[in-house]
Amino acid sequence: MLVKVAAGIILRDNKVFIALRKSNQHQGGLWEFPGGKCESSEPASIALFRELKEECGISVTDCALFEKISHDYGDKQVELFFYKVTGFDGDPVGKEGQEVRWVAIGDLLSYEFPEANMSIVTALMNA
Ligand SMILES: Nc1nc2c([nH]c(=O)n2[C@@H]2O[C@H](COP(=O)(O)OP(=O)(O)OP(=O)(O)O)[C@@H](O)[C@H]2O)c(=O)[nH]1
Ligand SMILES: [Mg+2]
Repeated sequence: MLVKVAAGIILRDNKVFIALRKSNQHQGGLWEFPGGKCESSEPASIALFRELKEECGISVTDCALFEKISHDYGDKQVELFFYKVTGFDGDPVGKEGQEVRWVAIGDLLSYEFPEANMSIVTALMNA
């Protein structure tokens, strides 16, 4: 099963907004950059806007593709489009009851992310 996913690295004042995946979700209990699956033939950028509105209540006004990562979890193959989100209207919250946090980029390694995120976390810290 191959799924295309759009995720937003929401940035403000050198901090990034992360969310905790619920225990019943794939890769549950790990932190993530909010986002979700693209609907059939939906471009990743459109999925990003839709998911960040649904999950965090923000309207993206400025974003750029940061990296595209393909990863095989064994039970699931994902193609992740990570976007840097530097402009948005509204204040992000956990609209689906998920735990959320603004964390300093330098502190990202204190949080456990899914394996597919490792190179992204490293790249952000070294940027
Ligand atoms: N949103 C998000 N998903 C990620 C990240 N890293 C990563 O491996 N994934 C994987 O990408 C897939 C995307 O899933 P999702 O669960 O957010 O999708 P969704 O919001 O449409 O979910 P739903 O099916 O629960 O409604 C999951 O298999 C998840 O494990 C990440 O940083 N953010
Ligand atoms: Mg999601």
